[in-house]
Amino acid sequence: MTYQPSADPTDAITGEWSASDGSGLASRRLVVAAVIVDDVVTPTRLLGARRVRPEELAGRWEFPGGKVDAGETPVGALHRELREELGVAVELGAELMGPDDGGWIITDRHVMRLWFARVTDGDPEPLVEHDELRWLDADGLFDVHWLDGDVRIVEALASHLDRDGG
Ligand SMILES: Nc1nc2c([nH]c(=O)n2[C@H]2C[C@H](O)[C@@H](COP(=O)(O)OP(=O)(O)OP(=O)(O)O)O2)c(=O)[nH]1
Repeated sequence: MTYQPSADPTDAITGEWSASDGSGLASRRLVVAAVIVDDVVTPTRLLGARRVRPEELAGRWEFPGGKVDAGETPVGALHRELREELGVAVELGAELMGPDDGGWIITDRHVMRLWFARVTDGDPEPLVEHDELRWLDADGLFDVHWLDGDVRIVEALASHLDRDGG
């Protein structure tokens, strides 16, 4: 199994998993998402988003983002999704590396890559795909009902949020 996570969020690596070793990564669609935080270096809170569709996922909380389209880089797709979904421009920080060859398996059909991000233009609004956004601090991370595949990601993020930071 070969996976090439991008150290440089601006580069052109497509982030596709190649070959199959039975892990199922190669057959999964790549989803990219942002952990939008108040400060990418010392974050104290992150932005959760409540889905409106499909019906079986409506009301559950996630990281804003979506599928990488053909011909897009993961980072390019992420900027597009954030502009479409929240109406914001962001600067990206580090990627939150996951246990599945650098990514995070979130469903039987999707694997996700996430980057920390800070809003540089616009106020996040639930324009499409979501009907509510909420800033969550370390103690409130599980005040919302995350999508099943996101729970272990949120658990991992708990240690990244600074409780003393404000
Ligand atoms: N965006 C996002 N999708 C997630 C997360 N966790 C999780 O299990 N998923 C799932 C839900 C969906 O089955 C899939 C992503 O699909 P999506 O509906 O967000 O993708 P998209 O915006 O490109 O939508 P579409 O154009 O295909 O309708 O990954 C998450 O934190 N963020």
